[in-house]
Amino acid sequence: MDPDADALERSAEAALRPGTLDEFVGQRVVRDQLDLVLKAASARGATADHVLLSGPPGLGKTTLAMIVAHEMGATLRVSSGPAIQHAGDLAAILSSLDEGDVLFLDEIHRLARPAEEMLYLAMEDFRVDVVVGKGAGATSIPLSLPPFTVVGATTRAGLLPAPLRDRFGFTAHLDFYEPHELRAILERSAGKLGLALDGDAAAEISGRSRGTPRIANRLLRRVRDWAQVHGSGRADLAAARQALTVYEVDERGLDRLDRAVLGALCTRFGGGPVGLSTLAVSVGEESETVETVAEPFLVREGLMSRSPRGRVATADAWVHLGLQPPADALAGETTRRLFD
Ligand SMILES: Nc1ncnc2c1ncn2[C@@H]1O[C@H](COP(=O)(O)OP(=O)(O)OP(=O)(O)O)[C@@H](O)[C@H]1O
Repeated sequence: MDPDADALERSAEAALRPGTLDEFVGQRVVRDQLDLVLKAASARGATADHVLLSGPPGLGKTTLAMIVAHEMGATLRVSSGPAIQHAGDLAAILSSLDEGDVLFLDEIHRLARPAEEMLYLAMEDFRVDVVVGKGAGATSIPLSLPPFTVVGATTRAGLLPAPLRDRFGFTAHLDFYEPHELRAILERSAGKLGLALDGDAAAEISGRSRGTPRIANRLLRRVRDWAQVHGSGRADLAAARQALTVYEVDERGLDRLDRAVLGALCTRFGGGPVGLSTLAVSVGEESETVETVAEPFLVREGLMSRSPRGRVATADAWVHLGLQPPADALAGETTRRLFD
């Protein structure tokens, strides 16, 4: 996405973000647990424990970080793994924190190793060792920090080294949302946008949103565009269907990238198994994008499976693409169903 379009998309998203835990729809277990962590810390007059949130993009990790700061009456400071290239960058952020601040570190699995090590110490002892000078004359000056809360977010919890993971007092994994939860999110968003949204249109959009609030809200805005330009301004079922066809989101919620991945898997690699990087190159995408954006959804939809030798298209994937599944895909499916 070009930077201007990206900024516009982000500001449209920000307008729809829930501001409190009560407004946050779904993820009931995580919400209840986090509520307890925050209320207990407030009752003790302490800063909250460090929080680690993992899960696919667009499920609400940034939103929850903002909510943690809001519920604690704290200032939110935002940075990310890729933005912190050197330990010095992190030292500058940490040494400017005030007591009780919430430091949101997005993509925390992408922190450079020296910064990661500095973060362990800061999270555990509220201290950083600032190294002054170079070589034999270098000295390390300990600098104590006021208590603060780190909220780390990652799409790939498995990449976090255990010592860093262990520093988080509360860890939670966000899962894809159920259709009725997405409908509730869409209804709330439509209210905020001043858009009349019919129940069957909300159901249609939620069914194509891949279990992801960010996608649901994005599709809702596209349906609003269609309704304003071609329809009556009301987001009814016809507007939803027409708009989603224009934006190439099919009835199961697969978008162009998903179909490209499945298409390559079936037509170029005979249904697999094929390695992630080969598959990603064949659709002109980064491996990480295929792995964190397309794959979790395709696996969850039963369209792709992962084997030790690589990614495999299920018989359902062939059928979805309008192709004849090969005999071994059908046999694999029968075996899988027998053992499921
Ligand atoms: N539980 C929810 N209830 C209502 N809206 C939600 C919820 N979760 C997410 N959203 C909406 O989805 C959008 C995306 O959420 P958010 O930016 O928090 O996702 P994320 O997990 O941080 O994604 P990324 O990893 O890509 O940064 C937000 O603008 C928000 O409006």
